Amino acid sequence: MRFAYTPQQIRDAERPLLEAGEPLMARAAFALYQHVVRALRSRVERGGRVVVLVGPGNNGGDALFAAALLAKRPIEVTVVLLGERVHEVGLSAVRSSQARIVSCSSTEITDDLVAFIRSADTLVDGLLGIGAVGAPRGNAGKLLRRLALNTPRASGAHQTGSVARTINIDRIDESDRPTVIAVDVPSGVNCATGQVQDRNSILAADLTVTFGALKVGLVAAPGCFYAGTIETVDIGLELLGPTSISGMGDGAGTDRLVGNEIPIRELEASDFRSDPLLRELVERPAPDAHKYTRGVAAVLSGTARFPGAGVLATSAALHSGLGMIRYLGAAAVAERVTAAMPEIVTVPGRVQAWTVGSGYEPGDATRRAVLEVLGQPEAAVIDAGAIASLTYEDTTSLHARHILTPHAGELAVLLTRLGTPASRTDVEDNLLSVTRTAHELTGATIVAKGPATVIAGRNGTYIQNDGTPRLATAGSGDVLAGILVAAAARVVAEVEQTSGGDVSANDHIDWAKIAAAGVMLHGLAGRLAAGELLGDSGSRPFSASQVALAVPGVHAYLAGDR
Ligand SMILES: NC(=O)C1=CN([C@@H]2O[C@H](COP(=O)(O)OP(=O)(O)OC[C@H]3O[C@@H](n4cnc5c(N)ncnc54)[C@H](OP(=O)(O)O)[C@@H]3O)[C@@H](O)[C@H]2O)[C@@H](O)CC1
Ligand SMILES: [K+]
Repeated sequence: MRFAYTPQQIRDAERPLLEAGEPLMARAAFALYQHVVRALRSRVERGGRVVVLVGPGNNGGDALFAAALLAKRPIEVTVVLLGERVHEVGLSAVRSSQARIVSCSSTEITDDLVAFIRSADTLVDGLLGIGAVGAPRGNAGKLLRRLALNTPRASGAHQTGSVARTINIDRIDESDRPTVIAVDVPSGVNCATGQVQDRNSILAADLTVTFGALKVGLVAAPGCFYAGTIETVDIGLELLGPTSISGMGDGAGTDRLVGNEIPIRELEASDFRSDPLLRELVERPAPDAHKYTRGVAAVLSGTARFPGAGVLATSAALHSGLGMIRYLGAAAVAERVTAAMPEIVTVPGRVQAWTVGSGYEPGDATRRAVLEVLGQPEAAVIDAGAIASLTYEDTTSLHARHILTPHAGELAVLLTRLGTPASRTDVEDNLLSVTRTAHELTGATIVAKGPATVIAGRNGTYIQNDGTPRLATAGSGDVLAGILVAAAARVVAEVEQTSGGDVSANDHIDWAKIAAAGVMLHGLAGRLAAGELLGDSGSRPFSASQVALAVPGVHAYLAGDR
């Protein structure tokens, strides 16, 4: 599990250490210096030119102390001062070194200066850190727009996810731009939300060296796409003081608080080995397992018009290792489903989780189907048309065991129906906060699909960024619904055994964590199907059907018996 914090949480953790005289900035600067040297040496064998951009605050201070260290080596270091103020002690350190200082606070930013900065081997971005408010202004903003180094690196490949990427900074073509290293965060990213106010005044990093802990802006979209590879440096902050959160359900005792807020979380591959419930999702069944202890899911998806949604959701659930999958949707779809997968059962019976809505169009018939599912005590995944069919009154029957999987447009419609009008763009620009709002207004677990999916539930918020842009393909959402319903059924089956069949135990499960696990399985299945997860074979296109087929490989990968 990785945790990401807001600037306020970081400041609260820094304060006692700073008051005790701990040299936090010196630690940060030394680690930054080491990373800059490493990046420079992966590009040029000796010498090399480093340009360090320095803003008005402590982020600039980090950069200045690192510049002074760099200038002790046979490296050409130029420090460019862009703020109205400068960290004075850091500047004195640079003044007593070999580094060259260019002050831009009052002069225009010339073409020559822009060309000089762009021609560096390594460019260090110490303009703005966790103290930034809004898009970079003044000379910093002007320079960033002129530099135009604002395209996310590695052709949009997400590099911030919880599983190591196959693309790394040594393999990026460096011919036409410097290697950009962000100090703490890329300047232009809102550290608390991941928002990027002006995509023209941002410096896209190859590497972000972040201090103390991850910042929310480094894991939430779109900020995460500008961070490149993230290195977290331990400067001694104690952010994870153990705190038990009463009434928070499964695993609550190990949750940790900062102040009164739970940090944003991101599941990692290792959680599927260390967390007992997540381990159940991917491990070999127990020797005495039978169909019902492994979980039974029911799929209500696909219509005569969109039969594929039913086939894909069912296939994804089937390949997730349950005891049984019941397809209980339209008869015309059932025929196709059983033709493709003879294991599927088409008669009603005992079920531990439902999915409804993939491929359904909003309307009365869909609403009847979703209300029937919501009337059951089991868990349910509510997808696509089923979300859009819910009226305001219907949402009062939602619980944490109901996992809603809207994309931005569907979330905008849901929020508007709940009395908080939002457009698709509002949702895309504020995904983190609007997803939490949707959870608070409904009580349901909300999986807001996007390049970095936000999962908001009763026990907190997760962001998962494990996939590949190639998952933006027709049918991908249907596969996710199938993976999620399988995860839900598996967990309900497990909890049934430990609670002696008490269905109210379902309400104590940390559903946000289970949904985040499903989202992660889906992301990794996409990566596996694309050839981006294992080895180094390069990235290739795939269909949604192949993502469903890749799920067993991801189970093996996560269970650790590759
Ligand atoms: N405390 C420590 O010892 C440690 C701190 N650490 C480091 O410090 C960083 C945080 O430093 P920080 O708090 O000084 O904030 P920082 O991001 O440098 O900028 C604030 C300045 O920017 C200005 N400004 C704001 N918005 C702006 C905009 N849009 N466009 C232009 N200017 C803008 C703002 O001006 P103001 O609005 O106040 O006039 C103010 O002058 C942190 O990220 C980490 O790198 C680590 O070394 C660990 C130890
Ligand atoms: K920065």
